[in-house]
Amino acid sequence: MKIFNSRQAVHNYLNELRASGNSIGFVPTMGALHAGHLSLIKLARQKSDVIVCSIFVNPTQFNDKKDLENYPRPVEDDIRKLEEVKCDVLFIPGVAEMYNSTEKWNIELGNLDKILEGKIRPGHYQGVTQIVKKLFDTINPHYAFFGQKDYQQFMVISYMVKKLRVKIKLVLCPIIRESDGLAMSSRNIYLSPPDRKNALALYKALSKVVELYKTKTIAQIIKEVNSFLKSAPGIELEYFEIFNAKSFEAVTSKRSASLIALVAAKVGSIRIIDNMILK
Ligand SMILES: Nc1ncnc2c1ncn2[C@@H]1O[C@H](COP(=O)(O)OP(=O)(O)OP(=O)(O)O)[C@@H](O)[C@H]1O
Ligand SMILES: CC(C)(CO)[C@@H](O)C(=O)[O-]
Ligand code: BAL
Repeated sequence: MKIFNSRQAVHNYLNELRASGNSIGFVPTMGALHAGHLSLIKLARQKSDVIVCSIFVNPTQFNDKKDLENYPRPVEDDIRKLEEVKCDVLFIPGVAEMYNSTEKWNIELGNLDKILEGKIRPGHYQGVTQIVKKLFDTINPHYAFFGQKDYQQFMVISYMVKKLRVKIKLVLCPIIRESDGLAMSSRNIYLSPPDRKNALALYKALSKVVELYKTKTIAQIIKEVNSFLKSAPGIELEYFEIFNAKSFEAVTSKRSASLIALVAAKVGSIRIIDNMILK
């Protein structure tokens, strides 16, 4: 695997590969890699000749300074994991390589950065789009792979790509879970053993939605699952919603063509999110 810290160097290297007919697949991450990230790399392999992963803990998307400071950075382990799945290129820049102190970013994102994650983490999606645009410009891939676990992020990036007419095909990849159902996440390592058990309530709630969906109305499902989550031990519920998965607006009936249930909660001091596509 080739490792680059410089934007210009990785850009030039990939441009040459692109010019000689290779397709480029890109997997942006913040590191602390787990099987969820590695599944993205494997899917990228199926679609592209050259796989590029980036690791960058992007300061502008953290609304909570402590969260940024505590974010895990096991770089040696990450490199080993990427070698194992035969990633071709790792781009791992420092903060000064990606940002200068004077730049500004403000992109209109419709309602997407005002609801759910956007509401709870003010500025988060401005930071995400700011860095993803820079990474896209640097890597210039044919495909970019994102996890369904961050479904709203996928919607936001899709919105930006359309708006700025970026010619990259975005691929949404399934959520990889632990054997008991908890969605894998880099922050899971910070869950204490009792919190790790309590965190399972999110997956249980989403499984309950799938079950209830067979016989109940949307209003009934929302009521029952909300009360399940509110009484789950050790969970501080932030939101539980059923949305149209395309328009990303709340639904009141099952008639929408596509539906997704989304949940976020604090478990101890750790925020976790999860979702399930219903149809
Ligand atoms: N369990 C998972 N299954 C599939 N993809 C995932 C999973 N977790 C994260 N991803 C995807 O990996 C990419 C990089 O995510 P990131 O580095 O933020 O990891 P994370 O585990 O989501 O960390 P965090 O704890 O910050 O939420 C994103 O596209 C994200 O959606
Ligand atoms: C897309 C991303 C790498 C941008 O920093 C990050 O938000 C993530 O890991 O999901
Ligand atoms: N996976 C989304 C990145 C974040 O939580 O900041």
